[in-house]
Amino acid sequence: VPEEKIDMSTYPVESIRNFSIIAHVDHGKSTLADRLLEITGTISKTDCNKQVLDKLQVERERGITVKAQTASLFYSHEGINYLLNLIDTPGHVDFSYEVSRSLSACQGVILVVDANEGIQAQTVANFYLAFEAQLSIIPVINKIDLKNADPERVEKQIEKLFDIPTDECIRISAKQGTNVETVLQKVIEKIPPPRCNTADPLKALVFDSTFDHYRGVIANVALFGGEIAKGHKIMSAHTKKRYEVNEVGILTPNEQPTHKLYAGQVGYLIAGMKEVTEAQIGDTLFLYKQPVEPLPGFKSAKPMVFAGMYPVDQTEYNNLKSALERLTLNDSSVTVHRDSSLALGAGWRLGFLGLLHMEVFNQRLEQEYNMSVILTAPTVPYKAILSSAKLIKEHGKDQITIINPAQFPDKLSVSEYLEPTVLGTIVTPHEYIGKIITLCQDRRAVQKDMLYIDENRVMLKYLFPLNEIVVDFYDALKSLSSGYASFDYEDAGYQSADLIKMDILLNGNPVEELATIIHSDKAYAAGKLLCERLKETIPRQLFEIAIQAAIGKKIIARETLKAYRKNVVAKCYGGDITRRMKLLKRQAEGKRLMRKIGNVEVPRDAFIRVLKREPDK
Ligand SMILES: Nc1nc2c(ncn2[C@@H]2O[C@H](COP(=O)(O)OP(=O)(O)OP(=O)(O)O)[C@@H](O)[C@H]2O)c(=O)[nH]1
Repeated sequence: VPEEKIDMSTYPVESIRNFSIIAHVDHGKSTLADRLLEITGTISKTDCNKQVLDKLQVERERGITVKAQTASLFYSHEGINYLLNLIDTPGHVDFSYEVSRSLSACQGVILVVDANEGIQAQTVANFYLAFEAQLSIIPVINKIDLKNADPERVEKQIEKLFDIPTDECIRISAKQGTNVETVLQKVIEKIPPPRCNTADPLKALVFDSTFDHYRGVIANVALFGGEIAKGHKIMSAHTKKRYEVNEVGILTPNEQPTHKLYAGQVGYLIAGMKEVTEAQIGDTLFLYKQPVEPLPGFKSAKPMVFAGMYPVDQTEYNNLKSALERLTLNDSSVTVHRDSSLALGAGWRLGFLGLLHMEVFNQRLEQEYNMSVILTAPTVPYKAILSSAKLIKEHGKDQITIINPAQFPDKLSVSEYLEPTVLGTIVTPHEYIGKIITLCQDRRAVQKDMLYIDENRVMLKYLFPLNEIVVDFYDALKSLSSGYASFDYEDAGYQSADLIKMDILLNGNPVEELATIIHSDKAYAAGKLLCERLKETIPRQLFEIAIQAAIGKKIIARETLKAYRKNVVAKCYGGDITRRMKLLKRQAEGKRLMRKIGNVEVPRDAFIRVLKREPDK
């Protein structure tokens, strides 16, 4: 802890700007953020190019920003010292919830568009999030250093789609630093300071929170009024719990303690919150005995994809439980319900914003908490309108949500099944339109709009059943457009659908994690494909394995995995003793990643590989 704490009172509201950078994936948001940090001296040049705002290991590996991070920058311009709070936002479709959450603490955004790729699906989605929140928008065209950069074309697209005059766009190269200073000046000029007053009572919005093993919950706060310091007694509007503040400070982007935080400022607060539920995102904190009207808060994240999670070994249940609790504190958009299954034991049913979100979460469990888990096939939240009086009584209502295929009610007791839909936006060069339309029709989608955003670029809007896009739509779209088409989607309610439950059997034993709810038109093709892929994914064993897809008692597809030839097995066990020991050891290690279904051993990650159509990876 540095002795000299920054005196935040020297930054009155008029000198503060709170903003985010929004962009389509890879358009250069993190690079621009790093450059802004560098120009303002927040980080040294040597730290740059490491994308300091992307803190988590998985984010670095995948090159996507998952968790919004915040940094305060100090910048002097024309004799005035400014405090610029940069609130980072994640860039992937799965995380648009985090984007809108970050925006609530801002008065403006920098909208970054790649000079080469132009407007993409997420550019459109992110623009509207900012526009609806009535934020000032600073359009920036990045990567002008690239050989094929065509900033003029992109400026015209921005004018056509967003009604922003072409001369308002700032052409930059975040990589080389060209014109980045101009961006900072525009932030000061165009984005209004927050409208609030230090003389008012304390009103602090919790817009994010992280969990630290030693210090407990660290809440990121934006002050909409008043001031806060160590020793202040505060209360949560949501839980009505009382706390004493232990520490306040700013994020640079690491925590740097300050004496106080004042109205309009953004920083962190530690106040002895220990429980996951105490730092509710969207909550308002105020001084004890000085209650204020709470801020509107946030719509809670709506999970779009559900999957079961179970410890590979039931003795690991408690460890997994505490890892889940910690991780969900860092990612409150994951919902957790206890669940259990005959085959898999005690576990949970988790809700995620999308499949990438689910994978990232799983990867973090493995990397940060050293947990290995069984994940079931993802399912979207279906609904059923019940007709059976018995079931209606049992549930206390006639409409239920099904997030677990094991609980799929039989057709005889249901008057209608419903499936969730999304409105998808696709932006593509026009030569791929034909293939994309075919793909969309194949996914039961209905076209809603088609618009040329320039001579050779098209924006398409389709209404999709959600289950048709969660697993591999994005990959399919990317591959048939050589990577040029982009995609984003938003929730669009429910529609009636003819659904059935399909089971997968290995030598007659159902594989619980592969049971799926599926549209009846697609069952035969999907069953066949799943069996074929499983055949490629499951290693051969000492006996023959029947891989079957079934609807109820009816088998709709079958593949047979032949047994090992005897002499191959014999060969493995020949040789000297050390080699033999090595093989046995490797076998034991491999076993830990296997799961037994009846007498068949299946790699734990087989299902996700099967569903993602990459059996060889
Ligand atoms: N040539 C060139 N490359 C750039 C420029 N800005 C960013 N890049 C590169 O573009 C790629 C993506 O940049 P990022 O900053 O990671 O993009 P991002 O928008 O933060 O991506 P997400 O975090 O995934 O949303 C990286 O390889 C950068 O080096 C630029 O001005 N010129």
